[in-house]
Amino acid sequence: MLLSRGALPIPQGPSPEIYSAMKQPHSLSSANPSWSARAGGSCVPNLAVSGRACLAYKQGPDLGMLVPLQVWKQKWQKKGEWFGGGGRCFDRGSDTCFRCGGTGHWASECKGRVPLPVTTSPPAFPEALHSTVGPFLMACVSPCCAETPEEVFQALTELGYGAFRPGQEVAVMRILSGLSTLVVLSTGMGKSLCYQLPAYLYGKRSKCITLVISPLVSLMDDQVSGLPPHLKAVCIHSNMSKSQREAVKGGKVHVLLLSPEALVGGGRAGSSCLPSADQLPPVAFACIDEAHCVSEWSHNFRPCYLRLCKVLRDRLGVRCLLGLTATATLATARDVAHHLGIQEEEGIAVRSAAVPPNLHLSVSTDRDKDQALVSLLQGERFGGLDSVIVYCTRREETARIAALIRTCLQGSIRCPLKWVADSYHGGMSATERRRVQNNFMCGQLRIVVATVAFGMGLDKSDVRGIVHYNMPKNFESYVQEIGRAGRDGKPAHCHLFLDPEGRDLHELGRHIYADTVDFFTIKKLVQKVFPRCKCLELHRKQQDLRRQACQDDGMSGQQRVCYKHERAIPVQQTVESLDVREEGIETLLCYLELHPQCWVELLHPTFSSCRVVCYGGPQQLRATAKSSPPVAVWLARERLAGVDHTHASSVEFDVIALSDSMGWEVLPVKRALRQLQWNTQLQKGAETSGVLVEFSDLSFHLRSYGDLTDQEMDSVCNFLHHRVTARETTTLCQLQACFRAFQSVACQARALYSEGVDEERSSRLKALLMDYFEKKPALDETELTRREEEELREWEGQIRSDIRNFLSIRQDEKFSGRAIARIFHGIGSPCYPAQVYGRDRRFWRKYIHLDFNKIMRLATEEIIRWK
Ligand SMILES: Nc1ncnc2c1ncn2[C@@H]1O[C@H](COP(=O)(O)OP(=O)(O)OP(=O)(O)O)[C@@H](O)[C@H]1O
Repeated sequence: MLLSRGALPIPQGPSPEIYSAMKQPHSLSSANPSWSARAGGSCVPNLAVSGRACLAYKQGPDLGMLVPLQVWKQKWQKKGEWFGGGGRCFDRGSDTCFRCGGTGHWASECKGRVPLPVTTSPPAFPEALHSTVGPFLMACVSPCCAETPEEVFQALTELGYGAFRPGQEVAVMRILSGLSTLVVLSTGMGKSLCYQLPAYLYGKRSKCITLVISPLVSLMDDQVSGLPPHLKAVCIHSNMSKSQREAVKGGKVHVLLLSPEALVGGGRAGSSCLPSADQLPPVAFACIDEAHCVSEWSHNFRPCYLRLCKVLRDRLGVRCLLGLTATATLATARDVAHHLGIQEEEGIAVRSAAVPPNLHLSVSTDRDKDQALVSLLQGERFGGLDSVIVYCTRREETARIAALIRTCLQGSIRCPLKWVADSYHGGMSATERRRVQNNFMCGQLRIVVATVAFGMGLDKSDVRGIVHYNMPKNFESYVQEIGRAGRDGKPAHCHLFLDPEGRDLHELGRHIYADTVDFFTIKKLVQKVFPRCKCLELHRKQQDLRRQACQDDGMSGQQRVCYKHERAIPVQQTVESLDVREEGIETLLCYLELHPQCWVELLHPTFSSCRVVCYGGPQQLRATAKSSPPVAVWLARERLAGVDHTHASSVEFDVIALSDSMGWEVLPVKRALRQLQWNTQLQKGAETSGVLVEFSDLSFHLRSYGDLTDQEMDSVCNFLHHRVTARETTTLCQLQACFRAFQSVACQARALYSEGVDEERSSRLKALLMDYFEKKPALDETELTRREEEELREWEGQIRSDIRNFLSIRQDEKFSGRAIARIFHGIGSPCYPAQVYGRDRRFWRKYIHLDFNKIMRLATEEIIRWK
């Protein structure tokens, strides 16, 4: 069942938010739980809320906005009024009590007709309040619940904790009040409790479920087993047992963990194992872990995340969203807050300093990094540390460096050699990875040399050191990675090796260019997404007829007449024809969906090609057509188009396009086609049907207009191109800024290893990080371009000659400027894989230090000349 807000009538009385909360069984937490529970006759009962934790809020009809009590408290204080724990009941913009019309009394003294909206045991509500104060609601706090209710603290104890850590209480209470919340807290500060406790309380009170969307599919089982014993949780995956499914449907679990792909259904991983919305118990709220991914400006952008909030709202009717992240700049946090539906006046609910104070940071520039690393690990500062993670960018390096450490640190510690250092990366088998992780967790392995794949979801509080062998791709990644040390609050050390020649910079730049899409490619995609339909033509004909029959109806020719068509764009074919990765295409489609004009509507990926084989020959195909309208329609159209299928015994067609053109829903059409296999009447005298129906070609599935004008098509292309280039420029500037900042605090290595940490430089780096996260960074694009221009001028002749050389060697193949630029940068792509093109070392990665776009321009010019 789709719960679309658009489908609901816009109410006159309560604000749309509250109205939809009352109407929709899955939106229990769209407003205060008590309200929705009572209004909808559903089952999440009231939880008392606290003034201290800034929970109560005002809901305005005009904006449907939520304003925390504290904001109002400040406003009242400005007016010389006291407002807060005492609990008064005021009407909007005046000192008048909305319950009785009086002024200046306590809520408990009020003799008004309308009961207080929020109390520990609420009276009948909100019908009475609605009828009295109409669309305007304001929650007040009664004296008895000025503090966080005892019930919440008791639940905290039941989960095994004595007290809240900073930020947790506010976040928990906001969620219990149904307020969407973003929590930005450093790693290890206890973000998980912000969803665990409300999920536990909601689940304890009634049959409902909390969704937790986590990107770490491989660690989900660990996450489930690491939850407090009172909290029942399961994670969604393909081999989920029947009893687990039943438990989810029956509301017997508090928490359901799933990946964004499992929810949104993006890509191949998007097998939707999630029971449909009408089979799920009411969703109390949804928690999005690593919420920075929701923002396209984040460092760790995943297309499925972009659509997450929309899908949660539209498909599951969830209104209360909790975002958890350890790293988000102010700009990213604002963007995420916007996605979560948090109003700007509320600010970011919980936000902590970027770098915990117990971490000591240092950076050095070393010509011989291997030697420097060994010296560091043997030196005074790191020599005595028990658990250390060394981060490298490339997988191949992890094994080499782990071996180097094992060899060089031989004899300096007493335990057997294999426990000194080991490598870890995403390419290793699951068993191997688990072995390394377990050894590290139980303290038997001292050093793990890993890619960033190691450490996500790792709950080891006594990691004492983090070493970056390569520069991280940006400050967010750096903070996330160093945040894995010293989670117990005791001192921990972090060191970064900065390549003096900026080689890391080039290596990381490659990853940015890997996702670059040029204008021409975008245009090809846009043409696939918005193929012309006949709606406009038919509409015009109709208008002409009408005009002839009577007068002009005055409708402008510019009006949109197409209501969007259902289309399928085969994934593999599109990846090959555009030479862009599946995720890249998915991202562009997401941009189109999130555009204010909602150019497309994305649906679950689907198999679009249907093949019907009749073993009984052409005669049987004709019989099949008689009992299957889609097959009949397709054959008839083929005949009209001049294609003869009289002697064919099988047909293959695009079932999505066919259903759309017939005005039928795809699902029943597919079901009916599948049923042909069991229709024994199709083969006389036989027990089987003799018909085989197969679906293939996994496709992006969407609804899009077919009547865009040429100008509109151009503006869609421009919009996409602008988004892609803006993202590329921002990421490149961030990378440069990151390099410069590290460079500014870097020191000569030697002194550092023997004398320990330089506190002054450590504080300077922390200040730079703080600035980055708290302020809008000034990204100097011009500086970047000027330097690159100069460098390129020096190399231009050489590059042109190499391009010509490359083209002459590979005369039989076709290349675009972008394909050549990728090869010269050492970036593999679907059509030009690294395994093939990386073998020719004369060209592969040769110009990694020069600007990608400029090489692309030179290559395009040379290709034109070559022709
Ligand atoms: N209020 C609390 N009192 C004591 N310990 C707590 C409290 N809250 C959380 N913890 C503990 O702190 C540790 C870190 O918590 P958690 O994993 O939730 O951190 P996190 O912020 O989610 O970290 P990460 O970003 O790495 O996922 C856990 O061992 C948890 O049990």
